[in-house]
Amino acid sequence: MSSVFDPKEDSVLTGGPCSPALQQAEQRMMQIYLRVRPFSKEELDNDEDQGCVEIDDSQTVTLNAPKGSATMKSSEKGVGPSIHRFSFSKVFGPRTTQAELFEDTLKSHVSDFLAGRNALIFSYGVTNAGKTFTIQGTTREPGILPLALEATFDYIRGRLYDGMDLKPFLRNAAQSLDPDQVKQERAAKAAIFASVREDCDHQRSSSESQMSSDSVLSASSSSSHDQTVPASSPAEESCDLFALWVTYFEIYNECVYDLLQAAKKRPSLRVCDDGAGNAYVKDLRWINIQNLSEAFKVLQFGNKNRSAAATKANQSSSRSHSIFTMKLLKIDGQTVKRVSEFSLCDLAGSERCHKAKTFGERLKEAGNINNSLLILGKCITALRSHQTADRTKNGYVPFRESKLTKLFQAFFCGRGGASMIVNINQCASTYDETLHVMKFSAIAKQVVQVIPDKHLESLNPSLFGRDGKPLLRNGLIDNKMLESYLSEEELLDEDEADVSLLPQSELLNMIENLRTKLLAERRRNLVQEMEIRKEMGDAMLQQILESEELHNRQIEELKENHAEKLENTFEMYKDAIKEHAYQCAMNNLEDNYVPLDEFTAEQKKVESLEHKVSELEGLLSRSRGVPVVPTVDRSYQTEPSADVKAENDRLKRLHKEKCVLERICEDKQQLVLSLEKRLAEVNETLRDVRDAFLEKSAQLEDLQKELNEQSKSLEDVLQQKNQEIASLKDDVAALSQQSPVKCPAPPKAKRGLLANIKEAVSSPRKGPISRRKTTRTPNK
Ligand SMILES: Nc1ncnc2c1ncn2[C@@H]1O[C@H](COP(=O)(O)OP(=O)(O)OP(=O)(O)O)[C@@H](O)[C@H]1O
Repeated sequence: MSSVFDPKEDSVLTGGPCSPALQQAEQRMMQIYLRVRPFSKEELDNDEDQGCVEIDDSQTVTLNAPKGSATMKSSEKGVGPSIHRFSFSKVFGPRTTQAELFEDTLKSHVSDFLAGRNALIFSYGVTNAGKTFTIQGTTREPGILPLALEATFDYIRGRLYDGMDLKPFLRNAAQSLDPDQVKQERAAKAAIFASVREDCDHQRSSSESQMSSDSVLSASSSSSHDQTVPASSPAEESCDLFALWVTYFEIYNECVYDLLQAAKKRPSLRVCDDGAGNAYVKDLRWINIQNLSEAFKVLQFGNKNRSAAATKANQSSSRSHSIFTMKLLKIDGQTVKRVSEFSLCDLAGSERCHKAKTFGERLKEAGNINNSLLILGKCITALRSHQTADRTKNGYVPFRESKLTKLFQAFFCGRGGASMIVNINQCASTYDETLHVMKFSAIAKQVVQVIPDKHLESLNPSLFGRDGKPLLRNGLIDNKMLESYLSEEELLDEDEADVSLLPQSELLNMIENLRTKLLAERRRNLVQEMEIRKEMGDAMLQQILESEELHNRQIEELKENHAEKLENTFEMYKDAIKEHAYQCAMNNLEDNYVPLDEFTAEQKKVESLEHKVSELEGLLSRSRGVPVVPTVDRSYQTEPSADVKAENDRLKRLHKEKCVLERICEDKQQLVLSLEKRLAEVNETLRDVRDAFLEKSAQLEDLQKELNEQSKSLEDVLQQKNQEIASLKDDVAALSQQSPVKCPAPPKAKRGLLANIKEAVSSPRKGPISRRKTTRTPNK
């Protein structure tokens, strides 16, 4: 079965009713290019080449579902075709060079951009399909972005406006900067370049994929694409100058981040409306570029900040949508005559979670990526159905449901030409996702873009002050006037107009209308959100079921494999045992083998010898007078002989003895074990006692030391006291010699004290009893 998606067959798409104004405008289908990337070596090794992608001609490609793909399974159940054919504006095969791609896809857009029209190029495809390679390329093969920059500088060479005082403003206006603001611009630019220089110093000779400005510069200047730039008009050559400003930002997890912000934690930026229906990113950093080298440095700086992570499918997968925008200001003196914009968007890879092995943070990213791509798809489908005769569906295009589509809206609504480069790989394992991408692009191809045949001057935002005067002079926003008429919030907030001049009744009406609209909008959003959630839930459930089925199948296969292996091993062992038994039997047979005739001859010999023995025994007994015992044919004897019996008895006895000995041995062993245990316990106790002893002796030593010190100090005190007493004695003796008569009798208490002292000196160890005796002496 096969199906064909060819917009040419759909007659409605080529035209359709349109207003007279639009009839003057250029109507064209959105250009959709297909690029098929070559297989990598690993993919060829992994048998990914199964002829899934066939390029029929320069515009058509056929996809053949490989075995095992969901498409093939559905086709086998009769649900859908297994072959799909798609047509594109142009198909580029695996051997297409970057320069060739640029020539055939971007040439016209660059010309438009230089001539003052806006352009948007975006790359779309599954992860690892070659989107980043197409947009950015490598140092040896620069992509369409470096080539577009080169073409732009070729065009404006020699006509660069070197002042930095005219800068893009809002979506498509310009503003004049004062000297302080110019200084700030220069400082921001210098900071970026300094950072890039540092990086270059660190990675002077790093891998090819890292884009260094110098190497890209040399590569792009050596790339052999034709001169793409349009010849300048004579008027432009005479006096017009050009200023080129660039910006680089990413949309990651539905947040906009400036890739040219040097800060480590970049703030999320707001998407606002410029008052003329154009969405733009507020507070985005614009850098004025004077040459190609500077442009590459900015690109390099931004790439360093871009969110990338390794998924199972791609080692450095871009996890965000990145948008590089150039704005060209055409300047005459100090007047900006026009502003044109050229954006290149590298979309994050669409992917299925289980295939890309995404979990946690990566799963959230995948959800956001898939959601914004889903909304992009919805917008394109809605645009397409709005443009066809299918008017049963409402005309609502959900641009505002994702940041990406909000920013793209202007292009889809005719404010510039948009083209999509669809990137695919040819791998069998990603066939189903690739098919999804192709179906999406088939719808996108049918979108008609209506591009007004007007110059951009007339598309500038219509900003008017309260007095009705325009805020634009010579294409420039007059900042002072702007400040006096509108507050920043009024100017920047989405969907807000200047209503302050309206009478109160109208304002109330307006509020009521807005309330109704808001409620309706909320209801519709809720329904849409539920639809999206349901879609995503269904998709996830489907994925879970698929993976469960796959796992079950794998488990079954594993079980079968193991059972088979087990059976084989079992059989192998059985054979080996049989073989071994047979060998043993054969060996025994060989050892014990006696030929039959030899055996019978031997038996006969034995019989004759036995016969002889019995005859001799008969003779012997007869000669002794003992009655002859009739000979017994031993060959028929069944009773065991006496020797055998004795031997058996001996064996039994020995066995009994052995048993007894074994029992004794066991008992002894038990005893030894218990003794060993006791010994261990005793050792343990001994160790404890020894430790305790050591501790006690240490304490004893300390006490001894303390005692020694105390007795020493006591001796010192005693000695001191003795000396004092001796000197006191001397004093007493001297006094008694000097006046033996006059000297009054010492009071009783003093005599007692002296006697005490004397007693203490004469017998210091006698203690209180001896002291009591001495105290009594004076009373006698
Ligand atoms: N035309 C091509 N020729 C040679 N190699 C290519 C081509 N296109 C892509 N490649 C290589 O394929 C790999 C994947 O490409 P790339 O990183 O551009 O994929 P992607 O679609 O941007 O993936 P993601 O969405 O995950 O970022 C890279 O190693 C790249 O060099």
